[in-house]
Amino acid sequence: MFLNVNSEIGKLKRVLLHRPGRELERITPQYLEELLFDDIPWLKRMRAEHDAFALTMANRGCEIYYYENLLQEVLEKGDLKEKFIDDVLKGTKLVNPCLEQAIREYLISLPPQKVVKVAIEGLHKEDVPDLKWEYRLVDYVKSEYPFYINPMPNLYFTRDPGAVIGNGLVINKMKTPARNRETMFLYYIYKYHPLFNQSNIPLYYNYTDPYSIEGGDILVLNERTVAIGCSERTSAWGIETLSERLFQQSKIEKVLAIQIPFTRAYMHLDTVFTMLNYDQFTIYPGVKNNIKVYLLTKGVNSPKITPINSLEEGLKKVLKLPSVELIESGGGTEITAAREQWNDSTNTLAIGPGVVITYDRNEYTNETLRKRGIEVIEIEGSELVRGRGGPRCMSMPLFRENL
Ligand SMILES: NC(=O)NCCC[C@H](N)C(=O)O
Repeated sequence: MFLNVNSEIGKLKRVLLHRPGRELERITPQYLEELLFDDIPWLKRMRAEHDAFALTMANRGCEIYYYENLLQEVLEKGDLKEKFIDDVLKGTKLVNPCLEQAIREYLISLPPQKVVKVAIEGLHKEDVPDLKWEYRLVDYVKSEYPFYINPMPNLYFTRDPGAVIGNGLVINKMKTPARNRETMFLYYIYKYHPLFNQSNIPLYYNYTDPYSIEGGDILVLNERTVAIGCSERTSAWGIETLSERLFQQSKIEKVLAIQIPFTRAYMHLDTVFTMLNYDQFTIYPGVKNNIKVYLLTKGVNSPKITPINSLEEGLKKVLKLPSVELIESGGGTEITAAREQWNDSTNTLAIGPGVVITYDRNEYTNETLRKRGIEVIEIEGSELVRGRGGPRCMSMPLFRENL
């Protein structure tokens, strides 16, 4: 089996990453919001930080896969380059078909490796100053927009476009257009890369589905249970649709829907809540009293929905534990907790039971976790954090050892 994820905390053996590239250098203050960024990272240091993150996992016995390499391998084999180019172009804002055709021809002239680079880094008008096409009114009116193809600065948050549940895959429908191409990439890898397409992997959700759902909201609690955040990004219908399919097609019997406030600072469940150990979790105290929990189980025509009194009660129930420990991030002060949450203190990545990777900047939270017996491996993230995501957001586990 190439994919196997039956928990949040089993020893991490395979992970999908993306090493930040030139796409990050294409963010300018004007387009921050559209590209879902709050600041502009310094790429050189960001890459060094990301390499150190990858090395931390590799040193603990985890194989690292990169989006860019897998996609290149897909395009190098088979006859997929033109189809891929068409799919990239479908998601752009190009409205003049003559311009689209000129760009299509330009991309077709490139080797597969370069096509993948352009698909990730975007196509800036300055990249192709000699491009010629028949100008229409729209080209004059929209002339100030700098990109023919937008860059994908969020690709290094590999958690969000997909999730492995058991031996199957979920390819998400992203909430915003800024991240749609990421899921298309994952679909190509799933459908055409030999590591994926030779083992009959079930696909429980696809990016062509209508309701948004993002991977930062999906937590595999155990072999039979998934927690899904209902958030700014993940819709109630998305949760219900995925739950129904999981009940029918996988070993999953319970979905714990966890509703968090719909705001930018906590765009996904994993920005405020992650699993650390068999019975230990970390939570941002600022949302603790603002969470609603529902248990979804198999129903007659649609999932049965049971409201649950508290997160703690829900976790105990689905994990069949007498007690669970919810460790508050931020070391006990409101201001520290809020500051560190903004810098992803709660976005821990477990690489084994009770062993997590976190950013070193979140000193109070890290200290608290250590006091509760967690092994905390710190990485630097001064540049990585500027995209609003931490170690969990930056990783898509493909294979974890079963507990
Ligand atoms: N799981 C996560 O919380 N991912 C972080 C995504 C950050 C990215 N800039 C976004 O807004 O989508």
